[in-house]
Amino acid sequence: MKKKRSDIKLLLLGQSESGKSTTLKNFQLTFAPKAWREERTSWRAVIQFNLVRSVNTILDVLSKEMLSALGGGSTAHLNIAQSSSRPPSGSWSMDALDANLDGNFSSDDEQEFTSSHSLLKLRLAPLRSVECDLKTFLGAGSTEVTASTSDISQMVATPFDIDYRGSAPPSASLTRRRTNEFAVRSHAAWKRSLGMHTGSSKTRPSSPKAGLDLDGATEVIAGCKDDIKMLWHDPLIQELLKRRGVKLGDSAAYYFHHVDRIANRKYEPSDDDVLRARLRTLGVQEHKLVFEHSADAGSTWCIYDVGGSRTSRAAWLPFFDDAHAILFLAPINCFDEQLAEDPRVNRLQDSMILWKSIVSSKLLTGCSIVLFLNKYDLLVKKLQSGVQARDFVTNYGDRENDAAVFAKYMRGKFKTLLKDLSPKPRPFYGFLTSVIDQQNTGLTLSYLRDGILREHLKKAEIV
Ligand SMILES: Nc1nc2c(ncn2[C@@H]2O[C@H](COP(=O)(O)OP(=O)(O)OP(=O)(O)O)[C@@H](O)[C@H]2O)c(=O)[nH]1
Ligand SMILES: [Mg+2]
Repeated sequence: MKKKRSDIKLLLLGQSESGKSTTLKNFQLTFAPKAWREERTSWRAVIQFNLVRSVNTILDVLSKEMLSALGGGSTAHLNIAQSSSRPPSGSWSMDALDANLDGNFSSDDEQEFTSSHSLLKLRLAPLRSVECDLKTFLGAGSTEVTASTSDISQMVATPFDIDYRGSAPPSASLTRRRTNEFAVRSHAAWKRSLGMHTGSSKTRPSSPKAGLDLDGATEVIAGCKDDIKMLWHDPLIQELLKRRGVKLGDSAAYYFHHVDRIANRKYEPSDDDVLRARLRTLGVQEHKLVFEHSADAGSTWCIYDVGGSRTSRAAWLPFFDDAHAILFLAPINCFDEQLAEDPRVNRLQDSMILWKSIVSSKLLTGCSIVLFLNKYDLLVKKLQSGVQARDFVTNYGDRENDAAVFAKYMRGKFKTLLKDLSPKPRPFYGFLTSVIDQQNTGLTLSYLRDGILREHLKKAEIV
């Protein structure tokens, strides 16, 4: 039994920003708290990067707005939409705004920005080079995928597709994807350069980035603390962000709220800070989770965390053969958003396409599948802000615009797909989650671990 318990292979699947890496962090926090504590400090640079990047995104929007108010911008520069509609997608809105929206400012859009805003911009200017330095330090995972940077020949809607709308030569693109994306760890390099262990058995040697002064970055950020607060709390700026439909990362508001603690020379990340940190996963990353609690002490699970964008999905396939369980994350709040890598595709619809392909796969017949309808906290906020689900989900009809009702409706949809499409009957395990909530997620994961173990032992005819 002990041997069987140590054999579990779990895949975390779902689109980009669905919360896979955050769920992995919860596994570590819940079952390997000692190792988690040892790693926590290494997330500081990521958190600082997330904060600084949000500040710079706001400064970009402000600059464009001020330039327009002066009448000094060309059409080419001022391609921000006039409407208050959301940008097509992606957490980092300037990319989306630049890439996807056009239109000029009208005089109605002009704001009463004053010299104090110009001064604020000047005082925060050093954060530009801090962002560049942190980006260099953290590597490619710090760059979000956008439609303009995505290579269409690498895109697939599901791991079983061989090309994207007929545009790629299948065999060549598949080979390339496998060689580029197989088991690469996005943050191994920066963790190692900070002397942290990575918990992975498939890391590549790499040299720490020379010449990067992380203490210098911390110093600059600490010096900008009051100005960051001023920027975030300025009502004109808040109104501008809303009017332009600027979407910062899911954790931006949280980090701004805690800026006194974060923009500090002695900053040490808390568990919640780390759960909120965003660093895109590249390829497929293998993590060995060694359980520390007495009942399971020493047993090991292999957890595979994958990059979720359509450019990464073909790399999942080689890991399906011997997987025991799949934890599929579908963010439930994104019914009105589009994929960053392909703004033609609705994010909720994309999750359903992926889900269908996973539950109907013959290759995965023997695999337990668990669904997390995630980001429930953000769904609550979105519906409370007045966004109408029925405007985006055509069959939602006259149901109440309420998070619990919407979640129940979506849960039913996913369940029906599993029941209808599974090659053999299999039970449906669906949970409503907000994986930034460590306490509740810990309870769910404990329940899940017991269930997966039981299924595994049953299949091995031990129970
Ligand atoms: N508020 C809230 N934020 C969440 C939740 N789940 C994840 N996030 C945040 O969403 C962001 C993206 O989460 P990740 O875990 O990096 O997403 P991922 O699925 O690993 O994305 P890729 O690596 O690009 O495939 C992070 O900043 C998380 O903190 C949630 O339930 N609620
Ligand atoms: Mg990830």
